[in-house]
Amino acid sequence: MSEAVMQPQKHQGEALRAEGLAMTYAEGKLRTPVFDGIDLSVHSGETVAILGASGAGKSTLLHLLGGLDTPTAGEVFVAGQKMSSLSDSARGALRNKALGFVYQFHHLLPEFTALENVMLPVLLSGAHVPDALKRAKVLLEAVGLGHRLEHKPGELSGGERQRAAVARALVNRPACVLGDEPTGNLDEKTASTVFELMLALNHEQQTSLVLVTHDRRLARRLDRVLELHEGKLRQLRPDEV
Ligand SMILES: Nc1ncnc2c1ncn2[C@@H]1O[C@H](COP(=O)(O)OP(=O)(O)OP(=O)(O)O)[C@@H](O)[C@H]1O
Repeated sequence: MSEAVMQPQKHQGEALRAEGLAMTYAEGKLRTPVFDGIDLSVHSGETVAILGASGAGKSTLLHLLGGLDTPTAGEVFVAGQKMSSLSDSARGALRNKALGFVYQFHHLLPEFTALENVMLPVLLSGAHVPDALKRAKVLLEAVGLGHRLEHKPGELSGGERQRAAVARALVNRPACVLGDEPTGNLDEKTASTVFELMLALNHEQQTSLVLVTHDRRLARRLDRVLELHEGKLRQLRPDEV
């Protein structure tokens, strides 16, 4: 186990932990081993970047951390709970409450307004409509979309859609946001605005962030930078980023 990557912080809570994580895709006779024996600990409020060449397994790792796929071996703990020990519905509920997801493409529901999209995770957590409404409005205002509450995704600009996705990811005050190239589809200036906003809101809420990115300039802004290379996760020194 790599001490550098685990970085135990006993005095602070742990948002996310992976132990001995392995993934091999198997389809028919085709087996694609991606990584084996990955350990990672992300403490509360910490921001971590994951770099790596195309095909290194970054999205695969993020999917496993988010409980969207099942590892071939190893365990993922989200807010202290072992994902594999939960039923499908309990895992879904934990994901909704404790994790936020932002992808390269916004994945907002096209039929719903920005406000409804951001309200949805709050409603799914069992909150009543007035509470969800209030919380979603606060978040949409925080991302600068207070004037676009009733717009559907198709009526928003690319940057606005990603800001709505950021609001949706943070609305339940999750322990950790998982971002897969969340600004990868935006022009440089818009990407920078969305990234800064995401970082500021994460800091404000003390939400951890695990960000997969190709952009070393963005990675440098985070607390730690890890690189996935040939199936291993290694922490980079500042002069290597
Ligand atoms: N469903 C699947 N079945 C088989 N192999 C897969 C599957 N999904 C991904 N792979 C393979 O696993 C490897 C890791 O893929 P992954 O998408 O995690 O890489 P990545 O580092 O996120 O790449 P990129 O930066 O290009 O998005 C790749 O070689 C890919 O071809």
